Amino acid sequence: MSSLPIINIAPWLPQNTDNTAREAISKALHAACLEFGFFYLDISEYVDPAVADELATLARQFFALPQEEKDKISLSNQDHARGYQRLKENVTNGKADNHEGLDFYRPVENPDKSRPLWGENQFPSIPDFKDKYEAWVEKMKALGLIVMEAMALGLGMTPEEWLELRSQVDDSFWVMRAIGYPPLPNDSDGFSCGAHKDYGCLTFLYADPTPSALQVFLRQTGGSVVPDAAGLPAEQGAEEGIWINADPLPGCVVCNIGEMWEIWTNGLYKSTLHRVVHRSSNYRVSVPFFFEPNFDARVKPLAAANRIQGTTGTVPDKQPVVYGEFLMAKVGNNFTGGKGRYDD
Ligand SMILES: N=C(N)NCCCC[C@H](N)C(=O)O
Ligand SMILES: O=C(O)CCC(=O)C(=O)O
Ligand SMILES: [Fe+2]
Repeated sequence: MSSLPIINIAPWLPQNTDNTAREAISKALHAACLEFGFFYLDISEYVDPAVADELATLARQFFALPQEEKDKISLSNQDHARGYQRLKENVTNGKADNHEGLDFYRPVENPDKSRPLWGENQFPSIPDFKDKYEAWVEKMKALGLIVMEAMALGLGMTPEEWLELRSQVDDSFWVMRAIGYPPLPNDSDGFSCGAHKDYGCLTFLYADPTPSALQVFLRQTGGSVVPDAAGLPAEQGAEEGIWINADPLPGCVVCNIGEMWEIWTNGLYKSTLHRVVHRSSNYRVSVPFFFEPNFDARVKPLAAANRIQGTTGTVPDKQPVVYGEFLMAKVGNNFTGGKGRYDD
């Protein structure tokens, strides 16, 4: 059970040009971002669901390999961001996450593995893996721009304002992950992935059908207070709410907005906390794609958001950030032995 809205992106696909239908979708996106920061995006007219299933199957094949095979493409060979991460090598809120993962980032022109985030991607030598993942990246990058444009209209941006926003995301420093989740041990008080917000613009999550794993925090008075066992920073912990499951729906990806949208909208849209608690007996696989701003994008509150909030100055302006710098600080804290790995 989940009350998250389902939004079909079909009217915004290039072959469809019905402006009334587009406006309705933009309105729905605006409402979903105001209320939840999370929604299901029906992409069944955009990609064949079998293609996403294949990615999960390939990830499952990789995670089933012997440990020493997987370690051959360890992130420690590269820039400590691109590559394979062992079970519990990821850290959230200072606690080891009960998952293993494989991360790919937008390739860079002059790779230098001694420079944070600036190394090269490492692909498993499983037939088709690289081709299928690269094809998905192209599809999701294009989807990112489509959804961003639809959201711009939902925020009441003018065409000129959209072009300016577009110039901040048209060379996305995207991240593609494959995540493998063994069941949490019964006696574990840990998380498969601890509570966090995503960093950038839009996450498109494809996950295998395992229910009751991904949970989304809905702000609600009378609910429990975060932090619970998550040990969240106090500024995130002041809110009451409930955790609801966001189980996969056929033909849909789970979509959520990252922290850059919080800055662009000056807090009007909240990037929502979510976590993974996987206690069923199967090995779960998920494949999130993170559509992010350009590495050098300077992200600051948009005029359109201030028009909605009123320019009374009652809401303090969020501080602008350069996305790449923001990302670097986050990734530097994501791995064991990594506190401030990238600081110096
Ligand atoms: N690019 C993204 N969003 N990656 C997933 C982040 C998972 C949480 C992370 N360990 C943290 O502590 O932030
Ligand atoms: O595996 C999932 O369902 C969610 C993973 C996630 O939140 C993330 O990688 O940022
Ligand atoms: Fe996430």
